[in-house]
Amino acid sequence: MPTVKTLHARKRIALIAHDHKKAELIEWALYNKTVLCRHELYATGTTGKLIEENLDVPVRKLLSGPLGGDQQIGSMIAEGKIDVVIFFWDPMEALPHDPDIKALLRLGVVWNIPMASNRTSADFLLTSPLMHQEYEVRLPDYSQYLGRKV
Ligand SMILES: O=C(CO)COP(=O)(O)O
Repeated sequence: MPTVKTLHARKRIALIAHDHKKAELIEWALYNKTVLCRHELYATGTTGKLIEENLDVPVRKLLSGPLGGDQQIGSMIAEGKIDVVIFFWDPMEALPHDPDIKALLRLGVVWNIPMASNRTSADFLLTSPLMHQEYEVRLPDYSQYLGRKV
């Protein structure tokens, strides 16, 4: 039986950008400031600092990505504490914390999280009426994985 999780109208949004994508995320966030302000914002360390400085909005900042920020967001996803992920990751550069990035993206899929990885998908996500209303997320049945022998 799939489990259902309720997302409230005020979403908990994680904002993350790799260094070469930070300017683009800030520009996008500035353009969408009014809408973003209606939600609760979380971010990895440096991205969060830049958003706070440029948008003058409160952001709950986690550790910087390479120091564990991606892992923290991933664990918040697993605990049902993040509803939406906007992650402008860099497809052109290898990063030392690549396993952490992959883990975060994987958990987003596991927990059926709406995720945007570029400006267009972020536009589509943010302009969805579902962003501003209650929504029931259906989770697959993972009971077969509980206590699985290895
Ligand atoms: O590296 C990141 C995500 O993988 C982002 O971390 P910062 O926001 O601290 O730069």
